[in-house]
Amino acid sequence: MIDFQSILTSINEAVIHEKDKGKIADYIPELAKIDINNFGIHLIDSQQENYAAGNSDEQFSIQSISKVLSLSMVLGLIGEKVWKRVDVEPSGDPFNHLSLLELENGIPRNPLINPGAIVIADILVSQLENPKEEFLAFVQNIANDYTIDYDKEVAKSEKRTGFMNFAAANLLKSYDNLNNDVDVVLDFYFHQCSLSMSCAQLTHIFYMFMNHGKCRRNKAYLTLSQVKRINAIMLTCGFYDEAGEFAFEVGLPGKSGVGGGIVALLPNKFCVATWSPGLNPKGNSKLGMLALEKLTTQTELSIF
Ligand SMILES: NC(=O)CC[C@H](N)C(=O)O
Repeated sequence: MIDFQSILTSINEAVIHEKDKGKIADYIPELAKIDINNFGIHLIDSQQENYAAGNSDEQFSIQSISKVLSLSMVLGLIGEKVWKRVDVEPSGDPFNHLSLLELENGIPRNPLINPGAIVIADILVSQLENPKEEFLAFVQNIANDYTIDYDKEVAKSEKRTGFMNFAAANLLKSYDNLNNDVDVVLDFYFHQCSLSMSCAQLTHIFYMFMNHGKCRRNKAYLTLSQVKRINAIMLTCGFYDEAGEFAFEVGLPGKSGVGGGIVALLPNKFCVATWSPGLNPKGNSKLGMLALEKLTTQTELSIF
């Protein structure tokens, strides 16, 4: 039996003493207010035992981690048709780059970079009567936690400074790959990214990706084939131009966000989330990556 609790406790001890904690994302002004010294880690295993260390119950902005959840909702609503509008190849580019979008005629490389997630947001806006309310309810239901909410200040803050996302949405529109108004789609997208969660709450949602699409109450949200595909996309595209490095160092499917969160999982075994707001130059949490590398090294568990 692996003693997850002592491993998490020792990882916490080791990483909080690191001098270089990375740099907080300040292009969304509201995120720049967070204390860089935060670190939390939470793990849930297949038996639903929970282990934690550090500030694992403090909420933060999940940002791009939400892209996995919007993709999951879209797959449930329109199924495989989604792949006509967005591809499944790693981009090898930063999350907000637009050059490939132009080269590839408005079909984003994958749903986990910004242009791809904006297409997914457009589909939700088309499919749902009250997109923000229904998406939030979808997330709350998976978690069985009705306290989860958007952080309206973060959404507003990003709306004021999200020039690259406005550029992406306009480019998509010019290629006929955005059906709704740019402002409406981005309002939804900025809210989706502003979801606030703790490491514990994140693992309680992402539990379903390690449990054949079924949440902690055993309700199925995704088919086996959909979970397989989403995990494959997380592995190949979950860390933008650092997906290779994450597979190399950590060896798990996962997803990061510029709020400093990372969630990762080993099918049938565990789901883990870390939070440390300092980012490395590729936009992934510096201490989060280090902590997860230590976890898979010390437990000798990875998909490889
Ligand atoms: N990598 C991220 O977490 C980016 C999400 C952020 N909302 C953006 O669109 O820029």
